[in-house]
Amino acid sequence: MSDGYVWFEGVPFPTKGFTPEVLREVRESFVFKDEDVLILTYPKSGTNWLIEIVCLVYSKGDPKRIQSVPIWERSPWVEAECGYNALKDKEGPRLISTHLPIQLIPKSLFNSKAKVIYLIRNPRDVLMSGYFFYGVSSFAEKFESLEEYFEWFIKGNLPYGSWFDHTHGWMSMRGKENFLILSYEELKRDTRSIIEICQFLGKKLEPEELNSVLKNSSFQVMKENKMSNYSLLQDQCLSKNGILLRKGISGDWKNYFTVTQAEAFDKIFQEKMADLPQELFPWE
Ligand SMILES: Nc1ncnc2c1ncn2[C@@H]1O[C@H](COP(=O)(O)OS(=O)(=O)O)[C@@H](OP(=O)(O)O)[C@H]1O
Repeated sequence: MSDGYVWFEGVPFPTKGFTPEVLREVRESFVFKDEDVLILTYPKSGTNWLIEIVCLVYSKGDPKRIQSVPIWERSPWVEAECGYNALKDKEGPRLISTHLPIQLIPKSLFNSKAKVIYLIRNPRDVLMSGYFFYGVSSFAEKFESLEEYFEWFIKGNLPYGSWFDHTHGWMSMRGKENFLILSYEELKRDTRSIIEICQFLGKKLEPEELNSVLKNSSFQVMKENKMSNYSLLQDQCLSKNGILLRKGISGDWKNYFTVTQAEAFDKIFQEKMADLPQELFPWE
């Protein structure tokens, strides 16, 4: 186990804002309500994009709230100390985010009807997104090169541990009525995923409202919205050049992986994920 993380039950967490005590309390004591909505992802999978979309679906495309309340307050991270404190006594339905692996999620989730939206992204793009993000963050262990970081990704020596374990764990929930699985790639491709989100949340939007959701959750609009682009937290968690909204595209990994890395990744992916249906991974 490396010193560059906070560890809880064998899973590494960022060194800022997380403690084993709070992580234990969250798992044992946080109570999900039936009317909560949980945004669930492995880091760098498009979490903030999904939060923005869900906020806009609830406001029927009206951007007032996304322009006035920071995204981390609209959907706090339950496992982070400040998120837990903000959420635990909050009245009414809550929008909640998490990157927790299934074994660390509050136990109450499994006895509630809270709606869970799980967003998956091609792990090769997750890897590259994390490479650029963690490389300039002040809360994750520093790596020397893409080669080293690639090894760490495969081993799970990164915040929240292994993508492969995380995905396996949560995919065991597929088919449950309150569990919607979406992919970053399909979300980029067309509007069908947004319609699925509306249906899942029981919200009916007019075409112009749907257009407004699309427009206001676009990469460009989010990048310019200081309530969504994390520029307000720049000093706390990123260096001068650190950005959350980097490129926002699918397949960027092809610009960075060597042929050897691409082949090695394919092999590992096939070995580790062979037991799951391939339609769960809708990227080429
Ligand atoms: N609106 C929109 N459209 C498309 N893509 C978007 C959007 N918003 C965020 N992103 C991209 O999501 C990546 C960051 O993922 P997360 O939000 O999960 O990051 S974090 O784990 O919460 O830090 C990161 O991906 P990369 O650009 O590949 O690094 C963001 O650019």
